[in-house]
Amino acid sequence: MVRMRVGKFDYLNNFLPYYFLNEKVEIVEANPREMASMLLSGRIDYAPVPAFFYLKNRERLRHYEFCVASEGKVLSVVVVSRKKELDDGSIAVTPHSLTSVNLLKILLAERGMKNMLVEVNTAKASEMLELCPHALVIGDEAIKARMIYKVVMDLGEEWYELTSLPAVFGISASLKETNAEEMDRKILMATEEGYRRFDEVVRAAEKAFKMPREFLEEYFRTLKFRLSSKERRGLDEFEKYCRDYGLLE
Ligand SMILES: C=C(O[C@@H]1C=C(C(=O)O)C=C[C@H]1O)C(=O)O
Repeated sequence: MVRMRVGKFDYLNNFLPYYFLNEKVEIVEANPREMASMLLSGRIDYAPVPAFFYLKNRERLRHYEFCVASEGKVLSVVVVSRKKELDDGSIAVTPHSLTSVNLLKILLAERGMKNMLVEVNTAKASEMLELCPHALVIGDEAIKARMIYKVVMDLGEEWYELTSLPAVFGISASLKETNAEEMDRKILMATEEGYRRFDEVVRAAEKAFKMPREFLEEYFRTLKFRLSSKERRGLDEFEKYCRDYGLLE
């Protein structure tokens, strides 16, 4: 049988769900934006991809239940700053993301803010903050940056304040013609195993990522990996806002 090619974000946020996945599959690591193009080109069969990318390419894709979401603060999708708060200065945006950039546009507009978003070709907070006073960062870079710079916006938290719903940043998907239900079920089962054997996973993550234990525990408890009815409503609401702001055209 041909082995399935499964994408995995090269971030801490995918560590727990894949830790106990002992399937014979080919794992391909990438950042969310790269993952999106690899899924469309057929380089991989199933992967978490940016929720915005799924919404934009709905007619070609099929989504599953494994996701990366948060209800309130997410900790790893943040605007960091050289300043004390988010003023009207420009915001450098990470090239690795599709969801958070569009979510940021919505959140700023809802606050009545008109900051210029600057697409830069580095995802490193220190370099981004040389170009603009504020920077939108995601994933492990965001986790590192939040320990050095001031966090002036957590996008999960801000979205929750606006809608009282979870923010879905990533969602698993395949091309329409592929059925990856079995794979999705296995990842969700591995995720459950990860929460049952939580200490083991945290200890392994401590070694692999050299991050403080307390943070790892908090982070893994913060993320939601299953698209339950609340997350579905969060995703639908995000789609509505994207349409209202003309982001999906
Ligand atoms: C929670 C995160 O969200 C990620 C952010 C994404 C985006 O902005 O496009 C896509 C997938 C998510 O896994 C993270 O970066 O840590």
